[in-house]
Amino acid sequence: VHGGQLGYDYYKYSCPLLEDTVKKEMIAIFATDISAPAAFLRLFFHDCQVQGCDASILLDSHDLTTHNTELVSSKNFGIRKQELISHIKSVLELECPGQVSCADIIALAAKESVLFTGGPHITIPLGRKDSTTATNSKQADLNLPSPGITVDQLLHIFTSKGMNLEESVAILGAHTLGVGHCVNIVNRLYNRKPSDRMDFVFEQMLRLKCPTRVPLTNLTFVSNDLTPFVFDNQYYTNVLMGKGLFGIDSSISTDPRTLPIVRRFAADQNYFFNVFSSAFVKLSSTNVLTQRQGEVRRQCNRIN
Ligand code: HEM
Ligand SMILES: [Ca+2]
Ligand SMILES: [Ca+2]
Repeated sequence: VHGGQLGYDYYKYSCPLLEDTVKKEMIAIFATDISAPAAFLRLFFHDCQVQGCDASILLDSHDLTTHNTELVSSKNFGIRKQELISHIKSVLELECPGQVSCADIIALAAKESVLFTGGPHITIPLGRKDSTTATNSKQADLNLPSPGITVDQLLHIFTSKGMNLEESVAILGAHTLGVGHCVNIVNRLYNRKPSDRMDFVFEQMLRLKCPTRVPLTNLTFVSNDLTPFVFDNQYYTNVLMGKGLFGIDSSISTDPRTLPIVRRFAADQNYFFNVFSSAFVKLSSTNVLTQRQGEVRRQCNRIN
């Protein structure tokens, strides 16, 4: 389903102050936790990647015997702050009861996260509906990418959402924010492929942080780039220096299709911001439920 039914004025009458309210709530959240923007940006991607941007990621288990939800998938390791989407929803239920979908709140939280941390101001169309069906960890396992995917796989994921080559490289620039945990690093670190470029000092640092092939705890993490709280083009500079954290971050610096784009984004932050913005709109509006295809949930963690 393409986002043709979404609109830039969707809540003009039904919830005119929506974007201000979300912004206000987000600023309060960010004031107490500077790592929250990264969490919201990743939450948005992981929602859209499994069954579309439909807030399926927020659903509690509907099956009491298995407790199987999307979030159970190991690919969703590190996903956090879902409860704050529910909090914003409860604020909006007082302001405009029954109007605003949880899927739109996730998308708005993500774009505020980009803006708040110094990234571009992105305008996204609204009107996504929430899913009336839950998914499970198997769906998440299948649809969420592993840190070591190839450039071909990366391009497949994003060109299928209507992105061009540049946009597909730009959307990965979301890794300018946040962190990765050892579980997602050790495979690359202890099975080095000859083609995999990694700065020597960076590699020693990673080995100190993640000293064993099987992480002893789930606690240790490493920044995605040098400035993990700032949405800037530092990610591309890091990648060019052989300091990309995940396999895919490194791969875009060696593939002849993507390397020139990485170079351009590293040299021209404005250009990166522009391409990221159009990529973000495509990510947010592909595979959405509109009108009567879904519902506006009353509570984000359960189907009405
Ligand atoms: C398609 C290729 C992608 C792969 C393979 C990938 C993989 C990963 C992995 C393994 C982590 C670390 C999770 C952890 O260990 O805690 C991560 C973090 C993150 N990813 Fe991606 N990602 C991809 C694309 C994206 C996209 C498109 C976005 C957003 C638009 C995104 C946003 C983030 C953010 C913000 C974090 C940091 C989260 C935090 O600090 O809580 N990623 N990603
Ligand atoms: Ca979803
Ligand atoms: Ca950064």
